[in-house]
Order: sequence, then C-alpha cells, then structure tokens
Amino acid sequence: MSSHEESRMGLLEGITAPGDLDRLDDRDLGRLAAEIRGFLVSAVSRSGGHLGSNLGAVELTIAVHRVFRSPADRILFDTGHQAYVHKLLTGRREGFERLRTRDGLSGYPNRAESVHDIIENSHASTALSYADGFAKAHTLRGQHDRNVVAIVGDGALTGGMAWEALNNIGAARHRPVVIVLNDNGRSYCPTAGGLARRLGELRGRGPGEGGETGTFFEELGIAYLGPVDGHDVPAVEAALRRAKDLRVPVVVHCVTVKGRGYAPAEEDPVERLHSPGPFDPGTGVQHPKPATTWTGVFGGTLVKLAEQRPDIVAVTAAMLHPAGLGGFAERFPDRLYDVGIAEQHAVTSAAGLAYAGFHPVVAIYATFLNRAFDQVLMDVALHGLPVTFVLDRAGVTGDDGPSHNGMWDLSLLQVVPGLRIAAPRDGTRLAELLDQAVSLTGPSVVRFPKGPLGPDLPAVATAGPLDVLARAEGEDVLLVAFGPMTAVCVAAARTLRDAGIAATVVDPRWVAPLPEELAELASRHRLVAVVEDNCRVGGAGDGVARLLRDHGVDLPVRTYGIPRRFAGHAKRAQLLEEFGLTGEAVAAEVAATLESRDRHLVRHAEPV
Ligand SMILES: Cc1ncc(C[n+]2csc(CCOP(=O)(O)OP(=O)(O)O)c2C)c(N)n1
Ligand SMILES: CC(=O)[C@@H](O)[C@H](O)COP(=O)(O)O
Ligand SMILES: [Mg+2]
Repeated sequence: MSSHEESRMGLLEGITAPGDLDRLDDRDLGRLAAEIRGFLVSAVSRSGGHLGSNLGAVELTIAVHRVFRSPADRILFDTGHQAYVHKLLTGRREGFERLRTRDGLSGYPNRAESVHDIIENSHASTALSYADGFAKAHTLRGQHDRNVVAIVGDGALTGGMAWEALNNIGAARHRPVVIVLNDNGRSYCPTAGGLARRLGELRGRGPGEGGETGTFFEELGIAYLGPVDGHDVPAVEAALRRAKDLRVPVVVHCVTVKGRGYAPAEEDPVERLHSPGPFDPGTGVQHPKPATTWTGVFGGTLVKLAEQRPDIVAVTAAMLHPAGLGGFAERFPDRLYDVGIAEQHAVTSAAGLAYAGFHPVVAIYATFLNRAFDQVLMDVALHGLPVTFVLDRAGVTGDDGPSHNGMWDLSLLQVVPGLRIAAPRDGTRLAELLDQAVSLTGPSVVRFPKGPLGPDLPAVATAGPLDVLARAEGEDVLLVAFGPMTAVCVAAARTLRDAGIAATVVDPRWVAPLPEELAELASRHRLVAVVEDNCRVGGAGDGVARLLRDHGVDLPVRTYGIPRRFAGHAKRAQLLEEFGLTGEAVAAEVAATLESRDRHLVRHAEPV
C-alpha cells in the first residue's frame, strides 16, 4: 500500500501486525499515535473500559513493538489493563466494536485472541516474576536471541511480588530482562509511598541523567536508563534499543501522563478516567451512574460508624474511591491508609493496628483478597484480632473477565478459625451487618457484589436469628439464600408457589458461623436448596450441608452457585443467567429435583 493511500484511509487501518510499523517514519508515528487516541476514546466511550492507562501507554507500546519482535520476544503486560494499544497493533482493531462484551474482545491480554498475548491474569505485580521465569528458560535453552520485555506501571511496582522478582532479576546479570517502567505517578490516585516519592525525584532529572548514579534499581543489580519522555516514540525507541543491546537486566524509565491527549481524562482530578463506564466522548461525562450502590452504602455507613468510634481506621490497597472510601478519606484523612497495590501488607499492617487497639476496616475487592489468604489466616485470625475485611465485587463481576469474579472468598475463608463472614442481602442489612462486624472482638468479613442496590427485602418472620423472606402452606423446599441471591430465591419461591410447590426462603445473614437454628428449620422440609454467588465448591452450600450433617439432619442438599471454571467476560446479568442463578432457573431445578425424588421414592415403595 502506498503511503498516499494510507493517508486517505488512516494509518491505523493499515496496521494489522507489529511488522507494519516498520515502514512508518517519525512523522507517521506521531499521526498514528493521534489516530490511536481518537480510536480509543471513541471505542471506550461506547463500551466503558480502561481509558486513562491506555491513553498514557500509546507511544511506549508502539516503540516496544518496533524494537522487539513479538511473539518470539516475550512482551508481558503487568496487570494487562493497559494493553488496548497492543491489541490494536496486533490486528484486533475490529474487535473493539465489542470490547468487554460476551464473545467479544477481552479487556485484558487473552491467549485465545492472539499469539501476541502471553499473560492474562490482570491481578497486578506479576509480570516481573513471569519475566524472570522466561529469562531463566531462555538461558537454559541457549535461546540468547530471544528477549523478555515486561511493561509495568509505577502502581504495579508497589506490589511486594514485583520486588521479590527484582531481587532475583538483579542477582543474575547474565539473564537479560528489559523492564519498561511506565511511570505516570498514579495508580488510580497518585501512587502511594516512598517508592513513588523516589520515582518522582528520578522523574525530575533530565533525560539520561539517571544512568550510573546509583538508583535503587542499580543497587539491586539492574541497569537504569532514563528518565525518558514516554510520549516521544523516537526517544523511547532509542532507549529500548540500548537496553536490548546491553544484554543485562535493565529498567527503562518512561515518564508518561495518565489520560494523555484527552482533556477530560488529563483533567479528571480523581482517577484520570481510569475505568469509566460509557461516556460522552465530547465531554468525558459518564452516563448517569445508578443512584445507590452497595459500595456507596458501605462507604456512607462506615463514615457514620467512624464518627462514633475513634478507633475505626480504614485501609485500601490503591483503590480508595472504587472501594468506597472517598468519603472516609475526606472526613478522616488521618485515619485512612493507602498502602499501594499491596494486599498482603494491607492485611498484616491492619493486624498490627488491631493489636495496638484500633479496629481496621480493610476495604478490598473480593478477588484481590485471594493473595492475602495466609495473612488473614496467620497474622489476623491466629492472633484473634478484630479486623473487618469488606469484600466489594464479591460474586459475579462480569466485564473484567475470569480474574475479577469474586467467587473464591467463601471457599477460602470458611476454613479460617474464628472468622465470621456476613453476606448482606440488601442495603439495610449491609449497614446492620457492618455495624455488628466492627463491634466484634475477633476478625470478620462483610461481602457484597458489584453494582446497583435493589430495593430492601424485609423479613416476613424470624426464626431465632434467621430472617424468613417467604413462607408457604406445606413445606416442600427450604431455599437458603445468601446475600444478593436472596432476591433470586424470593422470585424462585413465587414461581414454585404457582406450580403448587411450597417453598420457605431463609436468609441466615452469616455464612460463618451458620446459625444452628438453620438445621432445625431445614429438618421440616423435604429438600434444602442453597443459592449463593460463590464457587459451588467449598462455598456456602457446602457449609449448610456440613451443618445439617453435624446435626444429624439427613436431607438432600442442592447447591446453586458459580461453577468451578474460569468463565469468560460478559455482562453480570448474562453470567448469572449462564450459571442458572435466576429465579426461574432455580425454581425449575428445584421442581425437577423434587419430582425425580418423588419418582425415586415411589419406585422404592413398589412391591418387588
Ligand atoms: C492485586 C491487584 N490489586 C488491585 C488491582 C486493581 N488495579 C488495577 S489497575 C490499578 C492501578 C495500576 O496502576 P499502574 O500499574 O501504575 O498502572 P496505570 O493504570 O497507572 O497505567 C489497580 C490498583 C489489581 N489489578 N490487582
Ligand atoms: C484492572 C483492574 O483490576 C481494575 O481497574 C478493575 O478493572 C476495576 O474494576 P471496577 O470497574 O469494577 O472497579
Ligand atoms: Mg501508574
């Protein structure tokens, strides 16, 4: 294709593989970067997604793909939320029509999409460890012509795992790894801590002044190049070529601007449009968000509790606003700790605070607590410390794909001795259970899902500590509902009643310990069906089955929950439907189970 033809159709349309970048000159590269920005703003305005981070990574991604030869050279994106430009340069432009939709383009690197995508877990701070492993493998195999390139943000660099990797990478000068540090000074908010301060000082130096001057990278045995203007493709390219030629572990420090080139992102004082929902591309104004969210009720309640309780402090791992702590930070700035992307440290630091007489509330996405399981077990629970973990995004999240569903916490946490776990069904219960959790003298969890809150679901009766949400004449099935699945159970009970099946719906509020009264209530039914938004394996359903066994209640227990597999990205409602977590699907399953049980019993009753 001639360059004239390209200019008419746009340069981006002519890029179907990284090799297509080779024929572009410096002026073309500037134009290409501008086209990419326009494309990203338009695509993300329709679907929502990670905007600010990608706008900041345009030039450095182009430069990486011009200097290195993917996929023989391994290009690894830490976290992966900033890989949209990489997707565009590796032939996936058309996929952006269906970004983050079911069967459409994933919002992260995805091996099923492209040979250029290597790692895809989207939990931060892992790329340097992968890079270390790839470098070791290349060395063992004598593949000295292959390069390993890890692109890591200044936020991801605050994770402990990144430093464990640097410690290893720096110790082996004969194993080259190119670390592209994409330093925009921010995670969501400005990146927290001494590392961020030190990077800020390095940023302040003139280009190239960093080398041979004893940066902390060099002290670990890793060469340092920079700082480089991360929006100047030729400058980044030159630094990368130098890094490649050094054949040692090296950091290329690229200074970038989150949201670069799109005023509403650059000027967003809160998060530089890190991950907006759909928005007006002209103004950057997001389409109205739901008035009341689970996160919002948590944040508002915590502020009220903290007004009465000076011992309450809050901890976030680099997710102040998304975890609902913005109001707390404004009201009690001295009682709020942003520890960086450091969930393990967040938990044990909270343990220290609790030991010293405070009641920390660690607000964290359910999926990210997975990392800190040992810290919850040993550092908090073994010491019996009063720390409350507030797990937002528990259950099905959807758009962010398999790594973001909060589907493991109940399976992991039910084994922790002394840990009490609450699953509120609505806003009123969230406020009540949070209040109870922060009043406990031992560790606790309050978990709730992503998104808008439905209307409150008042109990029609109580059975001791149990809330009964629906009761019918006769007692065929007990539907045990946890958290947001209560609304599903109430709908299922209605459908069952229309089919002549009597269903009781009960919300135990606490997943652990389960109120013992549940065993007695269950014993008056023919079937127990547990509905939860956790993995079916080891989740609340297994807890209920254990309770009944321990109380000698011999009843069939069915669990409806998230299957044990990595489900693709889709809307939350689509996934709930796929998993059978709707009123209709639960009712159909329960009716079928009762029917097959009745048939089975009749067969056994027939004379042989
Ligand atoms: C273990 C873990 N904790 C939290 C997050 C949520 N998270 C996603 S991106 C991000 C900020 C990343 O900052 P940085 O690496 O500097 O990238 P930037 O968006 O600034 O380019 C955070 C906290 C995550 N993905 N993984
Ligand atoms: C990359 C990452 O982990 C976060 O940015 C995440 O995508 C945010 O999810 P929410 O949009 O649910 O806050
Ligand atoms: Mg950053």
